[in-house]
Amino acid sequence: MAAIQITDIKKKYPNLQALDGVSLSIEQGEFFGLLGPNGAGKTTLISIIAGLNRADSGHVSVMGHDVVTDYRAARRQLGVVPQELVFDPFFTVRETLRMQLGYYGLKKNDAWIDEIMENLDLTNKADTNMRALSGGMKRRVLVAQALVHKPPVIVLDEPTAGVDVELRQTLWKFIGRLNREGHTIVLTTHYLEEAQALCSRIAMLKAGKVVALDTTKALLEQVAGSQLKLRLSGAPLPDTLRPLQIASESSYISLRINHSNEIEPILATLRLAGCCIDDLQLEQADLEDVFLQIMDGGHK
Ligand SMILES: Nc1ncnc2c1ncn2[C@@H]1O[C@H](COP(=O)(O)OP(=O)(O)OP(=O)(O)O)[C@@H](O)[C@H]1O
Repeated sequence: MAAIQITDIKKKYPNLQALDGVSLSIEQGEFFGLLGPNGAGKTTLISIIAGLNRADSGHVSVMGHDVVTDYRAARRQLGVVPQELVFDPFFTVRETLRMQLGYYGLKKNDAWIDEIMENLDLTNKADTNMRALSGGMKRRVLVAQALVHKPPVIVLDEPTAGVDVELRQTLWKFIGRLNREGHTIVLTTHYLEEAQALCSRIAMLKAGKVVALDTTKALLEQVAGSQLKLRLSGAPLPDTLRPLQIASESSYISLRINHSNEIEPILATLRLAGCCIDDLQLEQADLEDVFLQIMDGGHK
């Protein structure tokens, strides 16, 4: 059974086809990335998964429960950290978390609430009113709220947008632990470095369609090679190497290489031409290169 099964979802807003036939199967225990530019449809898809928005057609199930016909059971399996900071300002952090448990009809579990607060560095804010928290602290509470009923599937919609380095690290450490313990994690983020480091598999959405779906490793392999950046003196870049040149920025020349065994012949050619290498850097292609290639590509 998939953690989240999405089958041919379509959603149209008055003037826009926000989702245009999205199908995805997210397996249990995966750390899955849902990426795409602004307006690609990520939040719309998440709100359909969470039962907050209705698709025009298609089906979504969470741990085997249809999000429409079996809404309550599906919702119990899911913890969603929304993008927007929405709270009741009159409750403290602890009260907010206790109420969330009540919402799922679950008994008070202060030990688990304490553990979540501890892991998100919220312990000393437990009795502070929500309205008195900073934006970053409110975001921690949103994460805590999503976890309070111990859902097997956790969906985070841009959880690190505008938060400081410390919270990112705290958050990823905790989410990483939950993933190792078997929770399925689905993440949307515009920080591609984060997605590359954390996600084992990635789907890219563009204009409501899935335009890439593969393991992070396979996506990285599909982008052509790496860049060899050189700062030269003594002689200009020999003509035979010019076809490899992709850019020069200030004093550096960048050459595209597909395999590390191409480096030595390049260095030999430079030596023969009388070039001195003042500096040399090798930059691996990263998820940002893949993302830009796919988004600029012929997908409509
Ligand atoms: N309630 C709505 N009514 C009309 N259009 C909407 C509504 N909600 C979203 N849209 C539009 O649907 C498209 C998809 O929006 P969505 O928020 O799902 O994208 P996203 O991929 O999450 O973007 P971002 O990265 O900016 O959060 C956008 O063009 C958005 O303007």
